[in-house]
Amino acid sequence: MDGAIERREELIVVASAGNGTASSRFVDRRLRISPNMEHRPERYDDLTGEVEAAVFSSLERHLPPTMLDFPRDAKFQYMMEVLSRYLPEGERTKVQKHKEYRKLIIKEYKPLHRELFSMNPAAFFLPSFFKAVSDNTEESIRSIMSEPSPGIYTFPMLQPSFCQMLIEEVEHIENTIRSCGTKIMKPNTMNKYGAVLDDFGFDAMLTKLMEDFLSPISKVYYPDVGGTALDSHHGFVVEYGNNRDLDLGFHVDDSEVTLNVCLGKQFIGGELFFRGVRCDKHVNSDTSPEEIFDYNHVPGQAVLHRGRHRHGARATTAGHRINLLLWCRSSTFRELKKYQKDFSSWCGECQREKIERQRQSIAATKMQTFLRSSTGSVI
Ligand SMILES: O=C(O)CCC(=O)C(=O)O
Ligand SMILES: [Fe+2]
Repeated sequence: MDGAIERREELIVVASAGNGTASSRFVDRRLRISPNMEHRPERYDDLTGEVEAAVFSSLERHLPPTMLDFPRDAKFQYMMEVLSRYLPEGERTKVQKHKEYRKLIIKEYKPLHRELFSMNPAAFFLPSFFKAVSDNTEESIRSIMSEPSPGIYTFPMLQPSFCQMLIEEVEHIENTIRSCGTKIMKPNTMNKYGAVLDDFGFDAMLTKLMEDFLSPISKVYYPDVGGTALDSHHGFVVEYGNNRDLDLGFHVDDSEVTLNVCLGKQFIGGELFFRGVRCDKHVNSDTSPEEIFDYNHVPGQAVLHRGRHRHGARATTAGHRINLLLWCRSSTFRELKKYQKDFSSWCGECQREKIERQRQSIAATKMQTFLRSSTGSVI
């Protein structure tokens, strides 16, 4: 069917780390050999990128004493500069390029709809969604959800006016970057068209979206993949149609929980196809018939699924489709996962193997019991 699965990774994101001016303010920029154990480092687990959050918290104790009380963004920026010297050449270039890109955005980009940048639930969300999440009970959340296939939830979410404004903002972003004679950075390694919203100042709004609106839902539906401990995100839009991407290959997301909402415009095609949840080891294993599910995008309607739920998007054969994606991650879940081998609570293949082991063990016990009763001897 869809060929080998590709694990998607977004381009390195240092977007939430400030504007890169911090380091020039320091006179003594040398790290200290001995850590200052009295200093309580900040938490960095909400920041996404190549380097683990714990590295920043440890390194912070080695900062020059004058820097210890600097704002977190300034410390992060400085540490990122230090660490980038140790990255392989390719990574260093990526970090540098991204820094320049961010500087350009800060200089040239003037938002069209400023009201999009701070969370305004009544203006962004449909009343049914807003109420269900504000009531914050399992019952209220379940009342607006459909589960057309196990682990995939769909629900009406966004106001048409919000979708329209966000589409206009994305067009404005594209025009701004184009007029600077440069290109928008790809939202991830597979989609070529769209933009990383976090790069354009949406970081705080999307953090609120995740914390206040998606976490309550993920706690109910995805506790097994870190849904109770989401702590960072990658937010972007993808675009399909003429002169853009047509379809999207079979893949898993670099997320624990993915929110995918269609913003519009008008289009034909673009259906999502799902093929069961898999851990790293089983990502290319066969699909069983009950795992096959296709979903038609509807503007304003959200789909929520585990990042490890294998999926892709069929060709958008006419019109223009724009979707908002929020890949939500949990650093705790990722850390714990390193020490685990069995993911039968969410991986379809681990589950199948476990059931098979149990079946064999029951069959062996039955055989022993039978032999014991028919021979009268202890085996
Ligand atoms: O085009 C779509 O709706 C799917 C996008 C997607 O799966 C992704 O960006 O991870
Ligand atoms: Fe995806």
